[in-house]
Amino acid sequence: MKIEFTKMHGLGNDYIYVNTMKYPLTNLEEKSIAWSRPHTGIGSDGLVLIGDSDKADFSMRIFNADGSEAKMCGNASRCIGKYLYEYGLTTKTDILLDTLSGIKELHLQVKEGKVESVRVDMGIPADIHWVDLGDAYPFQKGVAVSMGNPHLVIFVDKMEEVALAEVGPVLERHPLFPDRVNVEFAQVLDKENIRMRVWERGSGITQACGTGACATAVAAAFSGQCGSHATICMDGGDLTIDWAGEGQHLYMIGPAVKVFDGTIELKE
Ligand SMILES: N[C@@H](CCC[C@H](N)C(=O)O)C(=O)O
Repeated sequence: MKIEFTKMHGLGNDYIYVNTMKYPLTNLEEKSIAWSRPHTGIGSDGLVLIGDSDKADFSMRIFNADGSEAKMCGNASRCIGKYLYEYGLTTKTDILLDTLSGIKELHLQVKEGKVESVRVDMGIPADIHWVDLGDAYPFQKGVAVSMGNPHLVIFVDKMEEVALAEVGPVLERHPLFPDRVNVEFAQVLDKENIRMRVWERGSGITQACGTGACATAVAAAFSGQCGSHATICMDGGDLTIDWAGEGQHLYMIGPAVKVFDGTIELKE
């Protein structure tokens, strides 16, 4: 059987998207691992499933490249908005998306039939607190933030001094985070601009992380370094974040891009 998929990216954070209303899939962990591999698979940061929902307009499930399932993905939520609209699954520009971390509201900005950017109500950031990582670790302090999935934001003075590929996997498995954690290194450039690089749980270094950008803006505001509006500058590009403070909803705005459509043969 042949499965149709679409490769999409949000600022270089690339996933394989499958409409499971048309192609119900099984063995999802296995598929995410095999299809994400760059040389022998399609190559991606993971697999995203678009489905129906009895609580919202549509649903999203996200699997990292190591097969682990996450509860939320910021970049994929924007890409799903584009997919749904441009493949004619909806004519709505306000879409409710059911995720494992609750229902998120997408607002599509459409120009000449194409979705140019998507604003996502990412819900209320939770569990924001300083963490002491301990002397045995290359960085001693960070801010933990839940955006539905777990994040650890570490502020640094010079991004170029962070050996991300070395410290990322060590911090991802810090004992304070039994479910592992996404690790963001953040350099505050000024009150509204933050440079950020990410080591994603289950996928490693990626070009951008939507929930990671949200967590970074939250950690910067929480620690008094930024205000309610921030641009997060990642390797793959910029995301705009608006957050009025604790207990408030956070909004993320950014692009979504289709790379190509393809088919893959199922061997099971
Ligand atoms: N790239 C994503 C987050 C994907 C899931 C993450 N690696 C996790 O395991 O929590 C984003 O754009 O938010």
